Amino acid sequence: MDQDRQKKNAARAALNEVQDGMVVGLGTGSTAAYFIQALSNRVHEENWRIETVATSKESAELARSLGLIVKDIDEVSAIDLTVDGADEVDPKLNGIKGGGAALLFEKVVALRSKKNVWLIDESKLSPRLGAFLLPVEVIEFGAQQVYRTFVHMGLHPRFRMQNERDRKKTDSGHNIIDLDISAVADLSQLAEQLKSITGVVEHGLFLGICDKAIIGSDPIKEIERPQRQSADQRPVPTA
Ligand SMILES: O=C(CO)[C@H](O)[C@H](O)COP(=O)(O)O
Repeated sequence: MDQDRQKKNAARAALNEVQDGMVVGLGTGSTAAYFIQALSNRVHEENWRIETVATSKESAELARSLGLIVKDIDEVSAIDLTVDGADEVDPKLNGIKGGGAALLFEKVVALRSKKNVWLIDESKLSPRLGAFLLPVEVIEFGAQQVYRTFVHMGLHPRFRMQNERDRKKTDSGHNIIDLDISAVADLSQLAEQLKSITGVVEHGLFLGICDKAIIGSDPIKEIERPQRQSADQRPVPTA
């Protein structure tokens, strides 16, 4: 089954996770867009009272255009469920995200969600993370210096480009540097190292965050984390 069909299948299956009255986090990307469409259909068919929180301007606009209520993250007291796509997922449900440059808001929303479900097609499953380049969001000021640090770390950095001349800008106005982490043995250590570099805002390693992956193959497959971490057990910065 082609990738797009699998994305749509997974998006439909994710509706089983949603209940009337929930606050739902909306991911970013083509798969998340299929979910937003499916959710809007269900909300209108069933007359549900659902509020959503979006992880990008793009997803907020899509959701609003489809008649969903989109709140600012600081307007809600809790996020019951977030449904998002991913770029690469290992058997323990660790993943790489940020192919759509929305990793910062995606991680902020995910870490504040009671449950995180990722929708993927089979091609995104990988025995070990690193086939996909790791997106890292950096502030524009001194971005070239941070780039040099990544060169010294042997991570073969490259700036994500919007076009031939301009660097890609995230919704927060930051740059993205994509890193080759295929030779990195300890990803938790790398995650810590990246966070310790001044100028780095966030990275696309989502370790221990996803609770369930829905793979849109025929038949649909689901991988669940055996022990779910509740939102307040996750490694979030203290308020
Ligand atoms: O992390 C993301 C955006 O920052 C996306 O979830 C990821 O890139 C998957 O995208 P798609 O569903 O289009 O394959």
